[in-house]
Amino acid sequence: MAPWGYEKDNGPAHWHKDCPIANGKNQSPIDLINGEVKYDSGLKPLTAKYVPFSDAKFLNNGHSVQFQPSAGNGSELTGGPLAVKYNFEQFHFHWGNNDTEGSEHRVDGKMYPAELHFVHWNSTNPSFKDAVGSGGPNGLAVLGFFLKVGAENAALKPITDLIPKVKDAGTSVTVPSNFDMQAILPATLTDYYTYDGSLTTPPLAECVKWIVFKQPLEVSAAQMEAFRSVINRDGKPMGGNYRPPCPLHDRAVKTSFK
Ligand SMILES: NS(=O)(=O)c1cccc(F)c1F
Ligand SMILES: [Zn+2]
Repeated sequence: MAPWGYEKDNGPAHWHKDCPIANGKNQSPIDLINGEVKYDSGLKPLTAKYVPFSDAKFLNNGHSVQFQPSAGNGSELTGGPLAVKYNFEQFHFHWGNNDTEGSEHRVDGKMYPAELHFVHWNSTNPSFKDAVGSGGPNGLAVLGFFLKVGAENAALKPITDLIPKVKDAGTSVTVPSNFDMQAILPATLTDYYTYDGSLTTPPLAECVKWIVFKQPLEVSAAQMEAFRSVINRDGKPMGGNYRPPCPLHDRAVKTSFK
């Protein structure tokens, strides 16, 4: 099989051949159906403490554009449904070719134009890779933020301004050390959905505590167009790099809000 992607010949319907867990019972993303979620008053806000990275890259890996530090620097996530501290690993995006599609998670069937994932790994593991393979839903904690078109996102502008430099698959650029990742996050990380799931790309490991925020972030139309100019490994627009929703099976989706 050609390397996995999102085209007709290598897209989500093919992934099960290399990753049989694709048909597992804890797959992501899902459709977050408000009539079926359950409020949990024990779900407190998340706390993200992000320290500016001195040497991080912004890269086009052929299926997303990704902010990737060369090493950890003490940036971490705690609180909410998490029992321990999680180390920041990377953030990346999923988006569509028009404003009616692009997000991975959906809310009552509605897709947003894009979705931003902050990936963290359980610090009781020696590395990110070990956390992915650690078995069970506590290996990774991924924060999901929906993006909708509106005002320019000043915190994301240093990143979206770099997109033209990573237009082609396999290219990367150094991110200025004064990039303030913390500024991307809302001041308080309170209202979210949380459930046990998987990576949404191969290897699709069922190792993720998903935390998807109810309130979308805004980006400008120009910032959305920047994403839509990115090219994938086949020289086609990367837009559409989202997996459709997977069956919930007997999982519960909890909310920190009523
Ligand atoms: N789309 S995703 O957030 O599930 C994801 C994708 C690749 C590697 C990861 F660690 C990861 F979390
Ligand atoms: Zn993702």
